[in-house]
Amino acid sequence: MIVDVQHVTKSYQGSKNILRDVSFTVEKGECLGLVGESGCGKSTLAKCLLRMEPIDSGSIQFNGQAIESLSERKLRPIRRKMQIVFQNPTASLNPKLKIKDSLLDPIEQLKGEADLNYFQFTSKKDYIRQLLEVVELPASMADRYPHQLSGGQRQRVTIARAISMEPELIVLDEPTASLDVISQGVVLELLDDLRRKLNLSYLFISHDLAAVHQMSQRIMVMKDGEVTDLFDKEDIFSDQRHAYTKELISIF
Ligand SMILES: Nc1ncnc2c1ncn2[C@@H]1O[C@H](COP(=O)(O)OP(=O)(O)OP(=O)(O)O)[C@@H](O)[C@H]1O
Repeated sequence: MIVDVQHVTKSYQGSKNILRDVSFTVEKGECLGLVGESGCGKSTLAKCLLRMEPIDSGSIQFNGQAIESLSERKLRPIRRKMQIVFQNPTASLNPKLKIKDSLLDPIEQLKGEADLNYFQFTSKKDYIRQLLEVVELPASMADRYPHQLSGGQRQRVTIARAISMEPELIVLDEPTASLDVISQGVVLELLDDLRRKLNLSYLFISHDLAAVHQMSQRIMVMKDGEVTDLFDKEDIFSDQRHAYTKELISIF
């Protein structure tokens, strides 16, 4: 088990509870899909998981270590192991930086503390070539700026950057929502491939139940800040599904 979330409650200042007694796990190498209507708390959950937002009560363990009250200093090595890929790759990349500089940013911030196994390289150039190769982009992209890439290519760059520190968990928050249907399929296949190759764990958030079904081994459904259903993907059409899950399936 890589992530263990137990009884998490979260509200924003002055708001009602956005997350209500949320519990689930993410297993090593697994993609856990997360679906639910707009505003049900999916992104809030992602932010709490990555300690970008504090929680009110409950616990979140990453590799057996409780992270909800760790100091920033103790959290640092853990942060490196958890990455997030957002919906909009244009907003995630600095327009003034060449692709190679965006890709080097995480490792340079660590100032030699990176502990990499999969990527073995002798120079920055070699590292960038490998990062681009793993997301199936030509090495020539390194010297381009984000605006000189297509949306799908830009999202591959943000994925390359997310895996550059060899994380164990990646939260994918609607990673293909801004892409056309063909690029969506290609990027999802790439992500699935990377999960197997690097033994990554994903929390894959999407409105697209078909994409979640394609990518995930288990699926979690949220409604109004609560987990209403959590099941193996083979059981999606089982009679035991929650009425709300059935409703989501019926509109697909
Ligand atoms: N920083 C914030 N301060 C106050 N309220 C917030 C904040 N961020 C989110 N919310 C509220 O929390 C609720 C859940 O939002 P969240 O973004 O987690 O939902 P979501 O399920 O990810 O939605 P979507 O699918 O539309 O992205 C919403 O009612 C939203 O208005």
